[in-house]
Amino acid sequence: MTETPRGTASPAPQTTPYALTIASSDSGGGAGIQADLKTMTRLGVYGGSVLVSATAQNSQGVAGTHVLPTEAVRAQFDAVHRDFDVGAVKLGMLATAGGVETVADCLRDYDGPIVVDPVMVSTSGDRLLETDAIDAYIDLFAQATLVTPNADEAAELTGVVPNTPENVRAVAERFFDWGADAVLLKGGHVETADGTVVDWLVTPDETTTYTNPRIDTEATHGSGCTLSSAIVARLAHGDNLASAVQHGIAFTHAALSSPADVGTGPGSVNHLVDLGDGWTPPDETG
Ligand SMILES: Nc1ncnc2c1ncn2[C@@H]1O[C@H](COP(=O)(O)OP(=O)(O)O)[C@@H](O)[C@H]1O
Ligand SMILES: Cc1ncc(COP(=O)(O)O)c(N)n1
Repeated sequence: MTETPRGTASPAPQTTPYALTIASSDSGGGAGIQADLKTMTRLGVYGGSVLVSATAQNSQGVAGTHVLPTEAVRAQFDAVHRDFDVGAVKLGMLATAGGVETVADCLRDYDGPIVVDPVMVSTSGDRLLETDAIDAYIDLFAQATLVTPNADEAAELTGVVPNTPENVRAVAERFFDWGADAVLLKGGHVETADGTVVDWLVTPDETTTYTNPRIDTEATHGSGCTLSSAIVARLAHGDNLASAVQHGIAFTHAALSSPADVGTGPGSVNHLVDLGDGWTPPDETG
């Protein structure tokens, strides 16, 4: 069924910040579009979504992935783009080369910030991006304001595990060569001698290090989705990139510190975490 949704130019400028996630559904609710929308809501942003695929997933793993036709992805994007003033876009699990190429094409004329979370493998070890989609993904980085790989994704893309100041910049340079404006190399999977977890925001001009105590938890499902959508929420509020990343890490850290008690598997970050009155994120430490 094809439909043309109604939607004309707004009579007045939109005042509620609006962000869009283009990603896949995690039926269990810990990661994917569900984590993105919960995070955006929690951070005071009206979130829209373009669904690329639906995973049958719970706290123990991914049982299957059902990919939407590319026309369905394009129709969702067109419906949103025609009507809403989209302040920032997050890309999550795009599943296939066709999904990546369609999304890249949809965003060709979008001139707001685009944060790409290059989701490839779930915390549970299940493949979320077909291996023949890597080249299309690398082409997509040319449209990215920020790419947020974890250490495994960075290693799969560049052949190097980013874990020292020197190799972090070398890995980031590969992303700059591919056309990305900035890279956030996430350190959740990297052991450190002092028990901290370190994320690195690298731009062509500078490297900012964010160091936090490592939380002793297995319930990390959804942490990467939460971080990238929190960054996008803050960008939709008008933050600059460094401020958005600082807020995003602080919210993710809070959500990790009090995991959701749901499901029979290792568990997920908790988007319902009590942030306390007047919550403000801690200062960056690096
Ligand atoms: N055990 C932990 N303690 C504190 N922060 C963590 C922990 N695990 C992950 N993080 C944070 O969660 C975010 C996502 O990191 P990571 O787990 O590397 O990505 P992904 O979820 O994509 O695999 C980062 O900000 C990272 O520092
Ligand atoms: C639909 C979807 N998107 C993203 C992830 C990655 O999240 P995680 O690495 O925490 O499993 C996931 N498991 N499912």
